[in-house]
Amino acid sequence: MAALQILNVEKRYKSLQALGGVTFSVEPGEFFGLLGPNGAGKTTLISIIAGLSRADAGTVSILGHDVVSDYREARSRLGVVPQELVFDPFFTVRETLRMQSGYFGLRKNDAWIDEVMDNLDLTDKADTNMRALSGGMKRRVLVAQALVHKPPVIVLDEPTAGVDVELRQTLWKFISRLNREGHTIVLTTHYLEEAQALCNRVAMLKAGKVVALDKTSSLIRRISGSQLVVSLARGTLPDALKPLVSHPDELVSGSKYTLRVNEYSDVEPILATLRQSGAVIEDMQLQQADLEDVFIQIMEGEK
Ligand SMILES: Nc1ncnc2c1ncn2[C@@H]1O[C@H](COP(=O)(O)OP(=O)(O)OP(=O)(O)O)[C@@H](O)[C@H]1O
Repeated sequence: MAALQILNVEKRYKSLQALGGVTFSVEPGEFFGLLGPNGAGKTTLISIIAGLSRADAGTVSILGHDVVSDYREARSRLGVVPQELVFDPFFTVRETLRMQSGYFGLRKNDAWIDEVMDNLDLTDKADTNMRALSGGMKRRVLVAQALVHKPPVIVLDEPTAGVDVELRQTLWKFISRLNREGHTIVLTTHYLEEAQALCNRVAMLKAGKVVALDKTSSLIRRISGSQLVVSLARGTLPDALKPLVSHPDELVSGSKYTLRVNEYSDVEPILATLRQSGAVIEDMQLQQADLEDVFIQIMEGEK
């Protein structure tokens, strides 16, 4: 049974189609990335998964429980870390986490609450009022809140937006541990390096539609091949090579070009063309394309 199944989900805000028939499923134990530019519909989809918003059509289920008709069962299996920080300022961190446990009918939950606080470096702040915490600390509490009931499926909506390196590392260490222990993780992030390092599979959303759905490694291999990055000390890129440029703004901005190559044998003719044009190479490296290159290609609709 899928940890998360999304079937033909549609959502419209007046004339705007925010989700135009989204379908994918996430298997138990996966670390799954939901990627897309601003406005692609990621948060809308997460609100529907969390039962905070209703789809106009389609269904979502968590471990076989429909998020509308079987809301309580679905919700008890799900932990959501939302993007926005909303708290009751009068409670301490520990009180906030105890109350959240209460929502799920858990009374003697202090051992797990202590463990979660410890893993998120929150122990020192256990008795501090929420209003006295910094933004980064509040974000840690938001993560802790989503985990108090040890949900098998954990959804994180841009948990590292604007947070410092230390929190990112703390968070990923803990989330990766939970994933190793069998929890399913669904992550949205704009940090594609982070997604590439953590997610074994990703879906890319564009204007409310899934435009790519595959293993991270297959996407990188299938779409981009390798890249030859050349910096020119003299001359400009000959016209014959311009179709190979991966990032169109490089044609405007300068002397460094990222050229797509499918095979190593493509490199030789590129160098010959450059030599014949009189260009002088200052620096050159062959690199594997990364998820960001794939993302740019897909979002520009080049494929
Ligand atoms: N309550 C709402 N009323 C009207 N339009 C909305 C509402 N919520 C979202 N939208 C619109 O729906 C589209 C999808 O928004 P959504 O927040 O789901 O995107 P997102 O992929 O999460 O973007 P971001 O990366 O910026 O968080 C956007 O065009 C947004 O303006």
